[in-house]
Amino acid sequence: MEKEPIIALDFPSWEKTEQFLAPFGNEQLYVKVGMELYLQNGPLIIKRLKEMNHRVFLDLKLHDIPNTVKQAMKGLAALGVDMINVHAAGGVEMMIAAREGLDEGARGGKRPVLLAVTQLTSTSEEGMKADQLITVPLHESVLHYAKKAKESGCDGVVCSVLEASDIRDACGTDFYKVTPGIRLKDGNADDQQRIADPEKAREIGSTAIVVGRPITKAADPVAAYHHIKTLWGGNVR
Ligand SMILES: O=C(O)c1cc(=O)[nH]c(=O)n1[C@@H]1O[C@H](COP(=O)(O)O)[C@@H](O)[C@H]1O
Repeated sequence: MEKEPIIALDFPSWEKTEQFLAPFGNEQLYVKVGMELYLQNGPLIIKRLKEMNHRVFLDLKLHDIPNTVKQAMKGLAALGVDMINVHAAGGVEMMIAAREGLDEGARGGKRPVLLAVTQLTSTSEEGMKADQLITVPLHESVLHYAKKAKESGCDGVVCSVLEASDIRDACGTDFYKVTPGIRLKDGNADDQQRIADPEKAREIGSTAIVVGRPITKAADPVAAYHHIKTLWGGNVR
């Protein structure tokens, strides 16, 4: 289990990211770089975050033909990121190719943890049915993707807290369940559909929580981070 909540650095530039990180001083963080920030000048941003000794989850949710994903992963593994993801909907062959690319690109014997995104936490059951024509319950779709991810050599999945315990039962305790869609009890859901608070994530056995706006948009982001870290259980582990 990761003691640090993973902070989603959803910012439009390195300058804004630096401004956000400055009040944390020398505290070692686990941060997530997604497409908003990475698509500006990504490799440089990863380099800077690693120089600051932060752990980095590179969230690009790759979804393409197997060879393209394999070659992309080979290059991304060489950046030295700690965790990375693909969309499980890309299929078993694509996930196997992603793993091969990471194995080939890893530097110093350290391969990034590979996750597969199941159903986005912004997806509701009705939305999934209407947009993807998937007619099984959402829970079943998430579980199916988790089993396929495991079979393909992924280390775990991105899912909501609501599915994490069934995934643990089906795929084992060591299989990562990284859960975004985290909101405080009095928080605004924003565009998220399947949400839970940090205590619930701890009780249910998430491996890590990903938190963006409840920290980045807070009046005092450092205080919000430490509050969420405490609720998540960082003090008692
Ligand atoms: O892969 C992800 O990180 C991810 C998957 C998912 O299903 N839902 C999800 O919200 N995310 C990411 O997690 C972060 C959540 O941010 P907030 O909703 O602001 O807490 C965003 O950066 C999303 O891109």
